Amino acid sequence: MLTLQRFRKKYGPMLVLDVGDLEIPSGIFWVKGTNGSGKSTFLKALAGILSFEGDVLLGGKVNVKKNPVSYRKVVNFAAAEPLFPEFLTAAEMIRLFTEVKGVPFERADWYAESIGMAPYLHQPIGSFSSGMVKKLSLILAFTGKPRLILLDEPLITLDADSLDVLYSWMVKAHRDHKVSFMVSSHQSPGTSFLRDASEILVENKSLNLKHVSVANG
Ligand SMILES: Nc1ncnc2c1ncn2[C@@H]1O[C@H](COP(=O)(O)OP(=O)(O)OP(=O)(O)O)[C@@H](O)[C@H]1O
Repeated sequence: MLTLQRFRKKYGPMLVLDVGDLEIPSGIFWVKGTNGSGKSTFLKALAGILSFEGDVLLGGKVNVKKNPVSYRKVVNFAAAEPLFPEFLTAAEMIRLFTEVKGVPFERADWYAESIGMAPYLHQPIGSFSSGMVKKLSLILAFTGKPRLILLDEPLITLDADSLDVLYSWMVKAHRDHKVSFMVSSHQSPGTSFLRDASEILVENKSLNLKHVSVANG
């Protein structure tokens, strides 16, 4: 699904990731690692919003640097601490996003209804609680026709019911549309929905891929 070539990331002189060449197959990946290991850096680089050395290709063809528009149409990202213009309503933000991506708005309505955001769609984002901002970022991440969804710490600030909704969206998108996921979190999913999840451990500036079996319940 993703090909990393000579992938390295430095902040000034500080080398944070030195991955080299790596093939990451399709699937659902839990991105793990200690504080400061580079999980957010990795996801932001894959999202095309952070510069890095080397190349990243989706499906062996679409290069984040050489084909940025095509790449971003199919790779969606939700930040750990999303920031949106406070004066826009959630509906206006979704409209902006769908117009830029060239995808229909209607599907976003379904996601909003599903996660309990429908009553707030026409309120300004500045009036939202942190959980509501998080839900908006997740709705945007699932909107369109993504092939890869990158979720940075999606579990924080979500209540238990919303977590189950998010897990069900992931399972459905993966099953019905073969969408792959990379999800950074310090928690394990704790659900049998995601028993096929694998793990990417960010450690010693490198990435270690392994399959994990998720406990039932
Ligand atoms: N904008 C930046 N400028 C300089 N250094 C940065 C910047 N962003 C991150 N870093 C550094 O890069 C390293 C990796 O940070 P990153 O945020 O990717 O870690 P993380 O694994 O997501 O951490 P956490 O689990 O605490 O969220 C850390 O040493 C951090 O201090």
